[in-house]
Amino acid sequence: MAASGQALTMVPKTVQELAAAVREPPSRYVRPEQERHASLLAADEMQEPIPLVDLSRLTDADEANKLRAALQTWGLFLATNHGIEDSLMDAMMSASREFFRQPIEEKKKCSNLVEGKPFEIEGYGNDKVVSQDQILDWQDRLHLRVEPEDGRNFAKWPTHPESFRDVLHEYSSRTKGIRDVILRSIANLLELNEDYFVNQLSNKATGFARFNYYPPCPRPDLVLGLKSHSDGGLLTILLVDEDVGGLQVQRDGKWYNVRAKPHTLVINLGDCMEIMNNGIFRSPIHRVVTNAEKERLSLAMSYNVDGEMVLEPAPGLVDDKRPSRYMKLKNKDFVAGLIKHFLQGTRFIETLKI
Ligand SMILES: O=C(O)CCC(=O)C(=O)O
Ligand SMILES: [Fe+2]
Repeated sequence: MAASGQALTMVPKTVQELAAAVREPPSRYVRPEQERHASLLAADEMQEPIPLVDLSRLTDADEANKLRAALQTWGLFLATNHGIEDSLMDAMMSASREFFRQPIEEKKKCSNLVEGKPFEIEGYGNDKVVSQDQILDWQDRLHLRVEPEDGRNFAKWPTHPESFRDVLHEYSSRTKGIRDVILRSIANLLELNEDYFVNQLSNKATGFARFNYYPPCPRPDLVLGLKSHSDGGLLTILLVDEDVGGLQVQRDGKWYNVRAKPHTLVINLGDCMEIMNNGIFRSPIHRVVTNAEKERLSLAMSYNVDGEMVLEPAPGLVDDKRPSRYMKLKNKDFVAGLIKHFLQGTRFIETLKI
């Protein structure tokens, strides 16, 4: 009895239910004093905007240089002319919104937490709770594997709205194409064989769609929608809410708001890419602040190599002057370490630096 009682207290409600019920966020959501010292909401004034890169012109030296500058300064950029029609982006956003607007009971049909079964990485819910002092994020999410296609677990894919599966299938086939365009440009910038990164992707390479839903929060000064982190994989292609901001990126210890223009994508590098390019382009630290009045939605498509692959810098980027800056390890061990650290609010990649 005691054990199951304890297990229950480890399992939070959805944040959507909490947001409807409380005026003050429970203490498990409140960030520590030292993190709130400089208000969570106060962002620094940007000297220059985050670059907008035209993906259809990356073979032009000017545009490629803009991409290089963006990766060197921010690790992140906005992408336009990416080839996804506005109508498909809008359809993806409205299908996500419709999913989250359903009653909790409907959404729980896709739950990542089925009674009596271990926590699953895929499905609807929140992070796994591993300790009572873990600080929780003000968000619910739906996390689905989209790549490899034969690894999709349709038991977790919503059936409402009816269009959801087809729209996600179409949207993810397009973001996969964008992944490859960007990987080739980065390889060119680093003077590697253009296909170097694309060739690291076996038919088991993974892609996940993470639909983030941030309910309004009564105390945005105390709580984060998504804690400070860097993404684990090669790169992330992010579609953000047009109406509600919240994403912030860190540069030289300061936080800056990332505002995307309508129908642009926000693209950022992940830790595996940082390792594979030997630290020349870093994966940016970012977080999401909450909003007192409005809900917010985003969709992060994150792409990675397969679990058995050994992560190490490209041989062309290692020499006597620039030896490897990271310890070698298998991607599946990296992912395990990343999740453990993420839940505690730390970064695994920091422990791998030589
Ligand atoms: O909601 C956002 O804008 C960012 C989401 C994010 O960083 C993530 O899902 O890893
Ligand atoms: Fe992220």
